[in-house]
Amino acid sequence: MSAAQAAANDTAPRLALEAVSRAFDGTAAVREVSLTVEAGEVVCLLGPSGCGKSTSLRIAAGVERQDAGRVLIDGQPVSDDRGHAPPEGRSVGLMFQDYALFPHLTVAENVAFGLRGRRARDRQAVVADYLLRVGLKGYGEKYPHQLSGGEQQRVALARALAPRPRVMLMDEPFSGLDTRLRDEVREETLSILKREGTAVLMVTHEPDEAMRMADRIALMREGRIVQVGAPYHVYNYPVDRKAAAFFSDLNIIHGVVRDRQTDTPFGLFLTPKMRDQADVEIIARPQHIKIVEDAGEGGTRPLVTPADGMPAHGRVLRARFTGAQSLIEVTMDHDGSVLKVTVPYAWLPEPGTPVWLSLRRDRCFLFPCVNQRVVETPWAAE
Ligand SMILES: Nc1ncnc2c1ncn2[C@@H]1O[C@H](COP(=O)(O)OP(=O)(O)OP(=O)(O)O)[C@@H](O)[C@H]1O
Repeated sequence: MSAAQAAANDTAPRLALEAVSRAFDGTAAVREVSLTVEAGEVVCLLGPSGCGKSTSLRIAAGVERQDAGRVLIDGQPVSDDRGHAPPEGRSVGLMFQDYALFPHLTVAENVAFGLRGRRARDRQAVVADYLLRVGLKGYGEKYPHQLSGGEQQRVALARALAPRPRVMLMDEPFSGLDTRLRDEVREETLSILKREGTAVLMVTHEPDEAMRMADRIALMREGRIVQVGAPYHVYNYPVDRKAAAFFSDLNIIHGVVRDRQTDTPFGLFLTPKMRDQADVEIIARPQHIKIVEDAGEGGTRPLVTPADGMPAHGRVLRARFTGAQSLIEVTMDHDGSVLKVTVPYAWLPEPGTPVWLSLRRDRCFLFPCVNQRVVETPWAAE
């Protein structure tokens, strides 16, 4: 390797996909996907079923070959139109749903699998070290069927990490575990990966999982990456309604632009960049709508403030307690639409209870109306 190449390696991302595309039978599965993952970083590819997440990951792994674009590890092409290194020639660790442990091999033999070619004594030392790191010291002679699901997952992690891969590629690695165990194994895995400083690209279709695990989330739709950013950023600054809808239920309030403003039952919104007469969607997540009971005659109506705009009146349709929060559905007086509100405590007002709702304006998203049509069930993610 030349000095210039070595210098490039120091600054290059651990993994880079450059304008990678792949079609199956003439149908595009991945379209010009570009993405980087740095050492010590966890990037989650998130998106609905069939959007091309797994295909992108398999291309990064070398299990699949792209039709166009390049894959680079440490700045060096491992797949482009001139050549294609197989997975074992890329220094990648794989944890895929279908990469189960070998049932006829012991735990130690499973972990040693990726260390073939090394001296037996080295291999034993590395296996013992990685079983210790994943909290399975003393499990080496057991067989996979003697372990719990979580323990098996940790063996799979040790097997993937033992060869010290530059990049770890994980496809829904926790999906086989039940919910409680999944949380535990996920946290453990994350702390081990962070300690190792591996670059991690992980596929998931669960927003919660991506929010918990990722340093950056790459949101995919129909083969493309539509948004990349820190979880906070992607959640709070979605590029469009579908991106917003991926993370929670949504409430959509419609308005029409007049004189650079949009008038709604919740007050005026400034919409300086939208053309006159344009239909606008004002989108609020359920936790970003404030709700107070209307105390009736003599009670006080919530104040109109710059932060919350104007309160609008409605009646409780139903309320449910879901553990960490209460979900209250409210039928609005002005148009009969139903808005969903959550509060982080137990509150179950009777159906028919009069309430005032106001929007946390700093948390609302404004977008031009999708296809210029009214959405009947705005919370249903399309
Ligand atoms: N080997 C293949 N042959 C034909 N079509 C394929 C193949 N692999 C993937 N596809 C198609 O490519 C598209 C993207 O699939 P991919 O598995 O990458 O999506 P995904 O986002 O990972 O979905 P899921 O979350 O359901 O696994 C889908 O329409 C899928 O049917």
